[in-house]
Amino acid sequence: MAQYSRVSGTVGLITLLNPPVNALSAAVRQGIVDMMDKALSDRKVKSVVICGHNGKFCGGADIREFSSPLTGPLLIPVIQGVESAAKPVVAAIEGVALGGGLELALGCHYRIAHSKARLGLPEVHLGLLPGAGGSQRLPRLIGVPAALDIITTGRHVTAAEALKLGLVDRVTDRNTVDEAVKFALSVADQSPQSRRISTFPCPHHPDLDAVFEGVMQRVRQRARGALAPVACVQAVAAATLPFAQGMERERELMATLFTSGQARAQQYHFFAQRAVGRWSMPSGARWDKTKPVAVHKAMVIGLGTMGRGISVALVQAGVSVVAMETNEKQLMDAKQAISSMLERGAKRRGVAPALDKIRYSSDMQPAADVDLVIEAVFEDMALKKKVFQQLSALCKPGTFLCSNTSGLDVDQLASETRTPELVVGMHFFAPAHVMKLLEVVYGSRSSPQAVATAMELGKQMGKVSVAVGNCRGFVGNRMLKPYLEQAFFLLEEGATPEFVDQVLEEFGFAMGVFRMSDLSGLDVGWRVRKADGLPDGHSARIRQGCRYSPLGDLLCEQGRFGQKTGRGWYQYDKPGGQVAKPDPWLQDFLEKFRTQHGLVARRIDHQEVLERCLYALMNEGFRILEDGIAAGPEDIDVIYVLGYSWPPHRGGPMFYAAMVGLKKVLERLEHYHQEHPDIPSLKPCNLLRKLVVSGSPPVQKWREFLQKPQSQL
Ligand SMILES: CC(C)(COP(=O)(O)OP(=O)(O)OC[C@H]1O[C@@H](n2cnc3c(N)ncnc32)[C@H](O)[C@@H]1OP(=O)(O)O)[C@@H](O)C(=O)NCCC(=O)NCCSC(=O)CC(=O)CCCCCCCCCCCCC(=O)O
Ligand SMILES: NC(=O)C1=CN([C@@H]2O[C@H](COP(=O)(O)OP(=O)(O)OC[C@H]3O[C@@H](n4cnc5c(N)ncnc54)[C@H](O)[C@@H]3O)[C@@H](O)[C@H]2O)C=CC1
Repeated sequence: MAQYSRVSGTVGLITLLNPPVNALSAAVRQGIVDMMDKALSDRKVKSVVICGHNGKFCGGADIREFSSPLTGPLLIPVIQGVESAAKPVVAAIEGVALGGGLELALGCHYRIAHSKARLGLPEVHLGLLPGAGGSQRLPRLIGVPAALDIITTGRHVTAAEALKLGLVDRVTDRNTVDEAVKFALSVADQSPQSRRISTFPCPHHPDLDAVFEGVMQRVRQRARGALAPVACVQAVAAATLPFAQGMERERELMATLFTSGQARAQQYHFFAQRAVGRWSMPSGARWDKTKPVAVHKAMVIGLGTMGRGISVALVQAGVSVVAMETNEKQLMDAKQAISSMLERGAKRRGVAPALDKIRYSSDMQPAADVDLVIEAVFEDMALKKKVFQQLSALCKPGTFLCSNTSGLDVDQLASETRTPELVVGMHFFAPAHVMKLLEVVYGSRSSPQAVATAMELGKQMGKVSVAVGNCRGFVGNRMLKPYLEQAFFLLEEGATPEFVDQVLEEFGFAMGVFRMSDLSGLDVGWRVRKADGLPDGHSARIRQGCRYSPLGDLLCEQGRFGQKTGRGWYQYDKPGGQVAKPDPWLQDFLEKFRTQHGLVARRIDHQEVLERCLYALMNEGFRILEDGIAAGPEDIDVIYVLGYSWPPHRGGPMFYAAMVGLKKVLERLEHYHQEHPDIPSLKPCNLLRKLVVSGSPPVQKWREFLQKPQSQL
């Protein structure tokens, strides 16, 4: 709803009231209509201010309403009503003006923003476009190039940038509503006619066609099949038409997006990201009952790929860091790399690099004086155990001990310490200062406070933290295993890395499985597999009674570790090169391999690649839910979208399974398992069967079929 009062004698003050972000629900839209009527019919009122309750202007349309039939007045006429008012209307923007919130502000005749306010049109992240006139008013106000940037990226703009762009008229450090009221008094006698953005012509640009063409090309490349970014460009292009025609085009494009599965997927992802913050543990401990401990000083051990990124992420979050490394050359290189990452990051954010927040050490001693340690040494259990023993002896009481292991047993590490309750996994994703995901792994003895502290520290670093149980590979890497396996089997059966990657990239992954493996390094998985014991000789294609593909191991034996060695599943122009080219050597190698093992290459189509790779991955997701390692499908989906480049417009693997239809997924898995009975990951999981028998409930209802999360080792 909205509240109304008259202030300073002649200013009608309308306050949007819908905590926590004053989203434009039906009641709020109706409130705006009613309160505008009140202000306009009150003869004492000469001008109007619209603000939001509790220091937040407006977070946009109420996204929860999108899943049911729209009620109440539509936002477009509400904003038109504000713009066409005969009395000047001023938006007092504090906190955020996002989506429909900014569109409402654009309907006002003036905009005053607090210096800390953020403005933006993030609809593209919800699979939509700014469909309440935003795609038409913004380019008229700030020009096509700037509007295209804001609308297609959905990024938030600071008040200072908004002022520069002409998006707001004034920025203040004082009480924004008071300033807006003063401003409203000063323009009370002026006609708002010349301030109605819908009447502005679209600003001239010398080469608009080239601008649209360039942006469209970029957007299509980045969209990975998402419809919204392309529709955003098309909508802004319509701003060059008369306003009414542009609005009609905006409506048409919005109507297509609004009912699309992509919009549903992206809106699901929005709420899923928030749902994972409400974690719980098998003991019943919960996010809202457990207070995290503030981390002021942390130590990072091992300054390779991950340790460097983790150190940067901590420093940028305001934490003092001791970065420790035993290898002298690595330490020197890390110092340089971390400094330049901090400098680049600071430059991007327009602040000074916090180089004084980090110091370096070649020994463990400084661990005695930190609140939390993150270990990031090689993925080697014996080595990690030794590090945890040392830490346990050195650290002051209460220090949290975390491991960045990709999938080793957190309980085993905890058992090396005197304080197993303070041990958790903090599994970052490379590059650790960029990727938004953090898996927080609780062991059987981790305390709720340790989990809460790691989750909160993740948030402080700008990550979405997901609490998961302890098992081999946790959630993300455990699901990756059957996905990779299927890709290898497909090569054995006749596919090429290029074809498999092309299918997965057309689906929307940023990189196909083989390009991704080349980037991460084939040796990483090889080491883990070797530690587990590799089959050899005649049994090379069988491991523990099941089908096994030794292709990855054979490549590593040839020194083909991927990009880093210039050869992997592809060839590169040099070690460290990034442009993947098909390698005739590999073709030859695959043919020889097939001959050696009596395999006959067959034609494999697009559908088989997608189904075998993705359904095997999803099937493991169901197992993870069944085992209670993830608390719900949202957790898995957030992990896959933020950590493994699953396309956001497909919601995540579990959401996608529901979209495809659980019955179909089950049938196809049954079919493939019949064809390949020696591949257990294709055997449909019981939970999937149970859900199908229960009528394939929507993903939001799956939790009702799950046990409590638990550790499984
Ligand atoms: C605002 C934030 C930046 C705040 O962040 P933070 O403080 O970190 O808090 P959060 O944890 O994120 O959020 C707190 C809490 O609030 C919930 N929430 C936040 N925003 C919204 C929202 N907009 N709606 C609902 N709920 C919201 C959030 O979920 C949390 O609650 P919890 O889940 O219970 O924990 C941050 O929250 C943020 O970024 N929010 C989203 C901002 C955003 O994306 N806004 C854009 C919304 S979409 C929009 O505005 C589009 C429009 O306005 C278009 C309207 C046009 C409608 C026209 C329909 C036409 C249909 C066409 C059919 C035509 C048919 C025909 O013609 O034929
Ligand atoms: N590389 C990746 O993409 C990811 C790796 N991880 C995990 O992070 C950990 C580290 O991986 P990377 O950074 O890739 O390895 P890396 O090989 O790049 O770096 C490891 C570093 O640890 C140092 N080190 C070894 N023993 C040490 C000790 N006792 N004390 C201090 N330093 C020591 C090494 O000298 C090396 O610099 C592993 O557990 C890995 O599984 C997790 C997520 C992603």
